[in-house]
This record gives sequence, C-alpha cells and structure tokens, in this order.
Amino acid sequence: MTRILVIGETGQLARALAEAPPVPGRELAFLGRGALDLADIEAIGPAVSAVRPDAVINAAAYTAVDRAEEETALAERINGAAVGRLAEVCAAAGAPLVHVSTDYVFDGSLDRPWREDDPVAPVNAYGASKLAGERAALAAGARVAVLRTAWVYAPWGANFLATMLRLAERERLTVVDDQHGCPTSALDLAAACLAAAAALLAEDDATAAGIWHYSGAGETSWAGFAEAIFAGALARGMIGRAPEVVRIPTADYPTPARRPANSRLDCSRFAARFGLAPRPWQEALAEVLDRRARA
Ligand SMILES: NC(=O)C1=CN([C@@H]2O[C@H](COP(=O)(O)OP(=O)(O)OC[C@H]3O[C@@H](n4cnc5c(N)ncnc54)[C@H](OP(=O)(O)O)[C@@H]3O)[C@@H](O)[C@H]2O)C=CC1
Ligand SMILES: Cc1cn([C@H]2C[C@H](O)[C@@H](COP(=O)(O)OP(=O)(O)O[C@H]3O[C@@H](C)C(=O)[C@@H](O)[C@H]3O)O2)c(=O)[nH]c1=O
Ligand SMILES: [Mg+2]
Repeated sequence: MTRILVIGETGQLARALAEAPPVPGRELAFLGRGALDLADIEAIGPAVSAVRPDAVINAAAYTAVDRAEEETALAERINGAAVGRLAEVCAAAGAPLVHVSTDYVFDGSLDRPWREDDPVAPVNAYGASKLAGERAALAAGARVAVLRTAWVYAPWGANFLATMLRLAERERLTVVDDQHGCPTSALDLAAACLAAAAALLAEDDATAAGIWHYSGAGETSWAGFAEAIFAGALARGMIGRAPEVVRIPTADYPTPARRPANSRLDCSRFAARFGLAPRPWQEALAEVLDRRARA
C-alpha cells in the first residue's frame, strides 16, 4: 500500500484530494491544523514521521492575500520556513514532496503566459512568502515537485466563486477587468498533484522534480469569471437573477495587497510530462457549479 500524506484537511485542495476517485493500492492520510500547526516548526518532524508516508502533498498554506501584508511574519513562517522544514523531513524519510505554489510569485508584467523559468518578482507579501517556500523546498535535498497554480476555486471553501454567489443579491457589482488569468478547479488541481506524486514515486523517474505550472486552460479576467459564475448559477436556478457586473480597472478597487496584472500560466510543460492537459476553465466551472447546486 502506498500512503500519501496530505498536509491540510479543510482547505479547498485538501478537500478535493479527499474526494479524488480511489486508486487500488493507494491510501491518503490527512493532517489538519489540529494535528499539525505549521507555525510550530518543531512539530513538523514528529507529526509527519508518525504517519510513515511514502509521499507528501502540501495542501496547507497561509492564503489570506490582503491580511499577509499585516501578518507578514506569520505568512513567511507557514509558507516559507515550515515548507523548508517539511521538505527536510521528507528528504530524511526518503519521501517525495509535492508542494503547491502560486502565480503571485510573478509581477504580472509579461504579455504572454508565464513559463516555469521566467523571472520571479512578487509584488505582495503573500507572493514573497510563497516564493520563499518554493526555494526552501527545492533546496532541502528531497525529491520535490512544485506546482504553481492560480485562481483556485472549488464547490466548497473560501474562494472568488463563493464570494460572488454571496453577493449575488446585489443590483450591481464592480469587478476588476484588467487582471488576467485562468481559474483552476481544486478538483483538477487535486488530480494534477496526485499525478505528480505518482511520477515522483516511480523509482526510475527523476524528471518529475522541479517547478511546474498547472492552471485551467484559456484565460479571462476576474470580471469575466464573475459573469460566467452568474450565468452558470442562473442557468442552474441557484440564483433568481444575475447582478450587473460593472467592469472596472484595478485602480478603482483599492486593496492592501497589490496583485499582478498578468497571472496567466503556460502549462504546456506539465501537460507534456504528466499527460494531463488542463481543460477549458468554462468546463471546470460547469462541474463545480453542478456540484454546488447539488450540495
Ligand atoms: N486559493 C487560491 O486561489 C490559490 C491557492 N494556491 C495555493 O494552493 C494551495 C492550496 O490552497 P487552497 O486549498 O486554496 O487554500 P485554502 O485557503 O482553501 O486552505 C488553506 C489550508 O491551509 C491550512 N492552514 C493555514 N494555516 C495553517 C497552519 N498554521 N497550520 C496548518 N494548516 C494551516 C488551513 O487550515 P484551516 O482551515 O484550519 O485554517 C486550510 O486547510 C496553497 O499552497 C495555496 O498557496 C495557489 C494559487 C491560488
Ligand atoms: C470580491 C471582489 C473582488 N474583486 C477583485 C479583487 C481581486 O483583484 C480579485 C480577486 O479577489 P480575491 O480576493 O479572490 O483575490 P485573491 O485572494 O488575491 O486571489 C488569489 O489568492 C491567492 C491565494 C492566490 O494564490 C492567487 O492565485 C489568487 O487566486 O477580484 C473585485 O474587483 N470586486 C469584488 O467584488
Ligand atoms: Mg482571497
């Protein structure tokens, strides 16, 4: 039996991993915050060793982008130092690690989708903390795959889709139209993480290690995503009427953290290596809305 330990239990990705179709010979174990608080760096070794995992997927992180501007030290600890420790523990145990990172390691200045080896330059504290985590993970000597993804949403949890449905009663909503990216279903991301873990576990395969980009296919803006969410929710009877989405520039939506204008990720390397091409984001959105409508 191959045991994959997931760090995290209640987050979007952790829950999607728990719902992944079972595979014979593979079991998933979960360590939620109650069993392992990543801010407690010394607790990581004993907690992980007790599970005796064959591989580890880190699905936990400090993800409050705006709050990270204030709680920078805590974000750095959870997204940076704890990830480095986790990778050390994995190295000592001979267990490969799949770690999840973000488009926010980039400054958004390129006018094409970002490739894995493009220069990083985070524009906010969350992005900087996640970059620290990538570097610490890759330096620890474990076999590590870092999956950078973007704009993650799920049928559950805190995400842009949930926020839009919560605000759906409003007459009109102003949503930024000059940040471009591609939404990623946590269900698809879970499959990508499991594929990367399986490849790392395959003994003769060192080519799965390194940095990879994985998001939905296609692109939109947050305003475009919002409109698609409302159209899909309306079609499924989840809302009675759709609010008007007023497209605004980022300058008209001030937030504590700056966000990159271009978050699009070039996922062609991942698709070629792991045989898992992302599907158009609209298809994934339909699945997530269907599941939410049923829940
Ligand atoms: N959400 C997004 O849009 C994107 C996310 N990512 C990355 O994807 C990964 C998964 O994100 P996602 O599932 O969306 O995240 P969520 O915000 O849904 O969940 C984060 C999880 O991390 C846990 N966590 C936070 N702090 C700690 C801590 N100190 N100790 C232990 N666990 C902790 C939370 O636990 P609790 O529930 O107890 O708070 C929660 O289970 C992360 O690495 C994130 O950086 C990358 C790009 C986009
Ligand atoms: C709620 C709302 C948001 N917005 C804007 C703010 C922001 O620019 C954008 C998205 O809002 P969010 O709060 O979901 O953004 P944010 O939390 O920054 O989302 C990010 O989370 C982290 C964890 C990541 O790694 C990124 O990939 C990305 O998904 O939409 C509006 O314009 N109008 C609105 O009514
Ligand atoms: Mg957010």
